[in-house]
Amino acid sequence: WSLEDFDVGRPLGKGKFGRVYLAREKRSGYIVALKILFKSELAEGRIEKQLRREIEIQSHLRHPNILRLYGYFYDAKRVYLILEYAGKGELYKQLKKYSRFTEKRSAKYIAQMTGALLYLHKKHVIHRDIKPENLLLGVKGELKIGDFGCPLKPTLSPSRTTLCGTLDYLPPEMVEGRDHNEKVDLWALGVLMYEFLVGVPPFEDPSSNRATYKRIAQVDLRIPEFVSAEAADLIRRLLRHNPAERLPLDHVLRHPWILKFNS
Ligand SMILES: CC(C)CCNC(=O)Cn1cc(-c2ccc3c(-c4nc5ccccc5[nH]4)n[nH]c3c2)cn1
Repeated sequence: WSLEDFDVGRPLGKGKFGRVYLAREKRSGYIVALKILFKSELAEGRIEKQLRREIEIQSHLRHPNILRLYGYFYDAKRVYLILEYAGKGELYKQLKKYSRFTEKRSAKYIAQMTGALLYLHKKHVIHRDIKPENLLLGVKGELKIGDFGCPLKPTLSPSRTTLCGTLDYLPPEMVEGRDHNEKVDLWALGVLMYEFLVGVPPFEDPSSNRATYKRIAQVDLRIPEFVSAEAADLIRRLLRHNPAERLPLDHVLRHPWILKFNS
């Protein structure tokens, strides 16, 4: 592939590094999202080898709820990623617009997210960076994990959003700098579910990061009255301090709250 193969259209948004454009492959007319990264940026971020690894992982993934990476190419100054175009854009913009989702809509998204995580875990890929900002919506409104994994271990840098993963989605074991495994994605699924239903993440403490860390480590969870008992039950089964006690993904798919809206 080369840039000449594409008609490049409007910017779609800014990814972590680089910008994404609507583009059409000239021969087929196929619409894609073309992400353009500057090698200079990558070099200073020392992430070119992470990028290569992410590209390696993502190019082998095929799942309806994981955004496809169709291919990539580069020229003297830039790297180009040919990504699937998600027809309904960024999920977090919907969340901001509606401030919170209905239980029906949340249950559909959580079921789709669970399916994608089951697929990833079977391939021994830990996502590590689940949050609304990384989720896109396909043309039929289906959820698509848009960003890939978190190449670097989330450094607990003081800023709200570490280089990888926002603070809000970190599980206790990561906040406490202990070892972690794929069960970090179960915790993040619980945080995501809470944020869909309530509109804000469960342990957010606008006063300081330290306060947020504390709330995470103590699992200081308060679920508002308007959240149904079944939904609250699933949230509590995922947001467990002990990773081994978190509800496994196949059990999430069989939870009454999920079955109620995904029959
Ligand atoms: C392989 C590895 C390096 C990671 C690959 N993933 C990324 O680079 C993460 N990423 C995905 C995007 C992205 C952003 C927006 C879109 C869109 C999209 N569709 C839209 C519809 C309406 C309004 C905005 C839209 N953005 N489709 N596909 C996208 C893909 C940006 N960064």
